[in-house]
Amino acid sequence: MEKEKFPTKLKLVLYFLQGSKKYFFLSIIFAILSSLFDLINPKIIGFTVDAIIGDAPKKLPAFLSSFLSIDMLKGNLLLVAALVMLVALIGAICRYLFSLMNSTGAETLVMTMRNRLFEHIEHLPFAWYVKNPTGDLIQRCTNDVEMVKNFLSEQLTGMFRIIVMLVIGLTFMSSISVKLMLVALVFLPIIVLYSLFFHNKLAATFAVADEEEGNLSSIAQENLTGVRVVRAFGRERYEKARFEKQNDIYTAAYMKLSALMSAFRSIGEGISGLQVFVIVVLGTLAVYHGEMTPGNFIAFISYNAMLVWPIRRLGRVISEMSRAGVSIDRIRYIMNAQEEVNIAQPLKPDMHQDIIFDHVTFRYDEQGPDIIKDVSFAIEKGSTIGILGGTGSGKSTLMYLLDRLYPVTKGKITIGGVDIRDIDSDYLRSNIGLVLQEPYLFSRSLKDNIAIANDKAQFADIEEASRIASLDHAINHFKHGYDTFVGERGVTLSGGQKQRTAIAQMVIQHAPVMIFDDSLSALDAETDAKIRHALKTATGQATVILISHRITTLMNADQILVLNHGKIAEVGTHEELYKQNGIYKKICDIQNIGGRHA
Ligand SMILES: Nc1ncnc2c1ncn2[C@@H]1O[C@H](COP(=O)(O)OP(=O)(O)OP(=O)(O)O)[C@@H](O)[C@H]1O
Repeated sequence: MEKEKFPTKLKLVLYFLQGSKKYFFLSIIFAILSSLFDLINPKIIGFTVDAIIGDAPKKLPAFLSSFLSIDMLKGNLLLVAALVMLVALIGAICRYLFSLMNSTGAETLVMTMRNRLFEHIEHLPFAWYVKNPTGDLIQRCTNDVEMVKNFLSEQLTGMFRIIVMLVIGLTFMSSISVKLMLVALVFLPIIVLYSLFFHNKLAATFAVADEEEGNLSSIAQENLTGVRVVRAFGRERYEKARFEKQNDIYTAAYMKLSALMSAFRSIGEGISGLQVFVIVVLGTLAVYHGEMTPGNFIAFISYNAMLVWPIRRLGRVISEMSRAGVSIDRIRYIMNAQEEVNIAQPLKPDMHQDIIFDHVTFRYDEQGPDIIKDVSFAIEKGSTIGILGGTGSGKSTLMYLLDRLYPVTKGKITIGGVDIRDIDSDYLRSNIGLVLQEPYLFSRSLKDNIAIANDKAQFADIEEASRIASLDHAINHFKHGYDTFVGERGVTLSGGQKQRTAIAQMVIQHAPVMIFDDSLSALDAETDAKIRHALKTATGQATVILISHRITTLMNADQILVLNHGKIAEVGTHEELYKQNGIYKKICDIQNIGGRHA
């Protein structure tokens, strides 16, 4: 097994943190500073109550006593108020800087994550995409990325702040009264455990609600995209009932979530209230018995109130940590997938050469059956070969192998004597034009879609390619001509128009090898013949591979290969095969084709 690039979560997080580390570091510094300043004010207020307003014999800190005295402050209480305001202001500025650094860090992080994920996904082998459902990948690249970002920016930096608050807060509290600090401390684990328990419950309920929301939007999406089927089969009432049922389940899940949240908040308030109550009672008694000054009592209560929120938050951080851990693993799965690799010094040979399939055997899964079984044939450069075969006989698979979308299991494919494994994969693919049966068009203009395989294409080239693909007529009928926007998944085009757009894409590529994988199927026989004729004149030297169920598409090829269950059953020209009285002849008879060329 190949070594994983990111064996641990930490390694992946550090990889993504490149570029945003400095912002998070600064945000932690500002978080610490803001906590410090927040914690100074209760001290000042406590001191003021005891020494300045009251009569407790206390001294000013050394750095202040050089230019201030308690008597001076007694006459100018406003100075103390100004100090309190100043400290609060500095605290607020630190909090602002914390927040700014934190959000800058988070946005930089999420941008790096998306870019690196996308770049990695772009370089993964074709087989990987087939194995992994698109919806799941999108979920990983959006929701999981967001989850990790939120955890790192909101929870993790928050945790540093909480720890600082706890350490400094408890130190200050113990300097006032160790006994009372211990009483406050007893409640802390109770609050943390309680909040952890609830957050875990909340997370589980939230996951259910999330899933139900996904189910609900799937039903809505299916009905919107499949509206024609729903109408044609009169399924409206059934679909409405199905939606309502799912909506009930979804609403119930969210109601449960709200009930849980309300319970969490009120019980939390209850426990914190109880803690404050105990502290107030014990503190009052201590002041009454002269064990504590009123100023210290006020400071203590302020510290206690300040600590309750971070402690409750700690439970959330711990529970979110496990959820973020799951998300990091889901992203790690993608980042650990092996990218497609070329050999050390890949070759870029002339591609206008003979193509040879030499004892090629292939299976998709290691444990699965052989789909291509010991197939050998040669395609002379510049010739046209037709491949005929029943559904699932392996025609498309053969072409995927030639394009190196999958590696052959046994045997080899050579172009001009060079094994395709030794050829640079980008070079190989850019020299093999492949038109698929169901082409995929991007949500861009027709012009941009046609020019997709050739950045340097001029408008005249686009027009010429459209003419060869018999698309020009249709385009001229569109209001916006070549600027017509191809809607989501190309819905504004008919099946035949889409196929012709894909053919135009390939023509503009000027590839020395052209493959038409059942890509003339949505065209009527006349257009099919017209396009093939135009292609022949335009492409001249190119080697052409035609895959089709329609004999008329293939019959003029220099060589026809009949594939049956992954094996070559018959090879020859139309006349030769017709005479053989085999599978080819049978198909000709079904399609009412005679033994002569069209
Ligand atoms: N990604 C895959 N994983 C596993 N098996 C696959 C995969 N793709 C195709 N197959 C199987 O390989 C066999 C050949 O498929 P292929 O698409 O090459 O046939 P085809 O001759 O082009 O069929 P059609 O004329 O219907 O397009 C089929 O049995 C199919 O189920």
